[in-house]
Amino acid sequence: MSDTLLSVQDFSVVYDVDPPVEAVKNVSLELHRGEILGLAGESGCGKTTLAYGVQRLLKPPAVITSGSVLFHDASGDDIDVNALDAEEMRRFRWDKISMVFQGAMNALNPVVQIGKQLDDVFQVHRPEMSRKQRLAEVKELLEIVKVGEQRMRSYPHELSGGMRQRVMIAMALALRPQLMVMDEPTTALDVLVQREILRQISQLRREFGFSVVFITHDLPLLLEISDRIAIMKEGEIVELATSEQIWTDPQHDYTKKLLASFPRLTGERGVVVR
Ligand SMILES: Nc1ncnc2c1ncn2[C@@H]1O[C@H](COP(=O)(O)OP(=O)(O)OP(=O)(O)O)[C@@H](O)[C@H]1O
Repeated sequence: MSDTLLSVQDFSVVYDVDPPVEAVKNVSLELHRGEILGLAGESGCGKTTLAYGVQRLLKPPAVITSGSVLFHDASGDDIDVNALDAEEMRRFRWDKISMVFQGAMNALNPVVQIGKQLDDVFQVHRPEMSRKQRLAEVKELLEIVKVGEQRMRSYPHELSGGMRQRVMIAMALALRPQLMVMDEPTTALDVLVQREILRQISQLRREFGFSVVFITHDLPLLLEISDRIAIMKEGEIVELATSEQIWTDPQHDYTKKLLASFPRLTGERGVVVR
């Protein structure tokens, strides 16, 4: 099995408005299997467009103007993401990739118990599973994300924000994806809860071996959780290196500027959650 999970080559996205916005410009990168890759850069630099674009989740006026995306499946197959038709793409997204986005916890259905919402994921995507198997999986998932199976019959409003976000992570884990894309997944949570969830994500990927693309403008947080960090500026990746290198020996002026813009980085480095 190759060490690379995803190869992105010369990927560009333009928003076809007047005047056109070149949101992602000729980005190439390789995502390693099992790594957490942080995507950093200030608001509007193109992080979300890049992450959604490689999954072909963008809608008009977004246009992918160049590039290829290859997914090196655990089975050994190489999947050319651009060549998939709509149905194949839908299945690919559910089976191989999952997403946790900012405020995802508010996407839970307020009138359905959380155990049932998890159960629905299996019912739809794993119709061959028996009711008993589904129940066992739901309980296990709730344990894995430390919500606890006893909460299975809770409604979303009966849980804290942190717990609801964990339920969303359980949902993202359900089909055992090889890649999890997290777009500001903990931004709405207080710092302690955020740290606890990040620690868990880090442990889970070690246990299950999936890769994570973690998007945030919070560089200090990325330095703690990521194996490598890509720094984006105006649609381009200006630097991609290990967290250690970014922290101790940043090369690009923009990376230095970003690091300097976080005052808490001027002291000792925080507790590393990895
Ligand atoms: N639907 C759209 N139409 C036109 N321009 C857009 C659209 N969506 C995004 N853009 C522009 O594309 C650029 C990249 O936006 P994107 O949301 O990818 O950045 P980002 O780094 O994820 O920002 P944030 O951290 O604020 O989410 C920005 O200049 C933005 O204004």
